[in-house]
Amino acid sequence: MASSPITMMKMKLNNCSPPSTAAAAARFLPLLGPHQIRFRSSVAPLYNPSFPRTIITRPTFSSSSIITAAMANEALVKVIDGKKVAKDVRDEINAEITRMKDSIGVVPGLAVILVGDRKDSATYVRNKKKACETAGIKSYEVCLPENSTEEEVLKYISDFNDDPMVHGILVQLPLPSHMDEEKILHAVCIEKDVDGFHPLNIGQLAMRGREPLFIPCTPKGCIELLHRYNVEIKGKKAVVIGRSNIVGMPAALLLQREDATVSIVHSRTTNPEEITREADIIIAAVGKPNMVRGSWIKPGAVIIDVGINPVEDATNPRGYRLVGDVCYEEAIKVASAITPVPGGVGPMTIAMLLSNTLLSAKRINNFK
Ligand SMILES: NC(=O)C1=CN([C@@H]2O[C@H](COP(=O)(O)OP(=O)(O)OC[C@H]3O[C@@H](n4cnc5c(N)ncnc54)[C@H](OP(=O)(O)O)[C@@H]3O)[C@@H](O)[C@H]2O)C=CC1
Ligand SMILES: Nc1nc(=O)c2c([nH]1)NC[C@@H]1CN(c3ccc(C(=O)N[C@@H](CCC(=O)O)C(=O)O)cc3)C=[N+]21
Repeated sequence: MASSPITMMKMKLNNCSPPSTAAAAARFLPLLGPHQIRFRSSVAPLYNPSFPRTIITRPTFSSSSIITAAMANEALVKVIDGKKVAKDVRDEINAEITRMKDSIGVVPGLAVILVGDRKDSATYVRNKKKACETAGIKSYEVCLPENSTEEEVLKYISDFNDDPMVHGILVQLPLPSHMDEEKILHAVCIEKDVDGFHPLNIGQLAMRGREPLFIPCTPKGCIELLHRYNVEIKGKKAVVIGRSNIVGMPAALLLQREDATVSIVHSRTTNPEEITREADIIIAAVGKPNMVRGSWIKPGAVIIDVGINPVEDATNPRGYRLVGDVCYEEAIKVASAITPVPGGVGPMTIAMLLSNTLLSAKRINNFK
């Protein structure tokens, strides 16, 4: 059936994938413009890094070019390069691991437990293993069939809890539905909970004057990106969309710890667009492809898109491509900075897992 003009228009409006040319034009450009959020002149990043330097190249337009306001903003948007920052972080971790190995002979160890045969989980676990190898972390992997029992998983956790070579334990989520996720996450000893999912860790994250042993990797990665791109958080209005235990809720707690004023939008929020439009900083962690449209975004806002959603794409060899929760194509016309999907928060999650594993090995061995 031939598409009617209306259907075609709808298709166009909903095509929110990052257009490669726009993304390339936007990349590495300085943040200017009247609406942008102020960027800090100095930052306190986690790993004593050399900050990513922004290459300041102004776009050159011929005098005959017609530049609309939207196009001009698009050219000034900074794409937050999670892949590059994650690589910098991994290099810093690698140097620290070498220093620790050389001085006390300890190599950090990370154990990953995967239950079932979800393809996406298998991919993440493979990526984590690769990242561990390059960073100099020893990885221990257990893959159990979907029909394993809770007791089997608990037994592996207990063995890893007692193993002095293992400094971090990660149970890949989601677990099969017949398992009690809370019981299993609770079984990981808090000193090795590099995911930061243990209720005690979350409780400490929520309390003033307390410090959690580990900060959950994805929210920690989001904040690290804001720091390394000098985005001022203190005093800003932040909106987190999503309130899951592993992303939305800890992300909101972290932003609050950084002195932002935080609102949380969830599935029962009646006016999500209105609330989100107030925000200087948006963290979207929903799992709904392209949900956040351009009209939801205040001009100059900074957007961290956590969503990883596979959408069908026959032109892609995998048969699908990944898109975020934010309609990228529209957002780059309004925002001052944005993370792409892929290449934004995802690589940072893995880098922060390595960081937490190193932190754990240092703490257990009292290595400064
Ligand atoms: N980049 C990375 O490293 C990672 C990416 N992800 C991705 O992030 C996304 C979120 O993951 P996760 O937090 O685990 O997902 P969950 O499904 O656990 O949580 C989704 C949250 O979004 C809220 N929500 C659902 N629909 C709406 C809506 N229409 N409007 C507003 N809020 C809504 C839910 O609200 P309610 O609480 O009311 O149900 C819930 O709090 C996914 O795409 C996931 O793949 C996840 C982990 C790591
Ligand atoms: N215990 C536990 N801890 C987790 O941290 C955890 C989990 N379970 N279950 C699933 C989610 C999801 N998650 C991702 C990690 C990396 C990418 C990542 O590297 N993504 C790449 C793309 C990868 C691709 O192309 O498939 C990117 O965004 O550039 C994505 C998602 C961790 N999670």
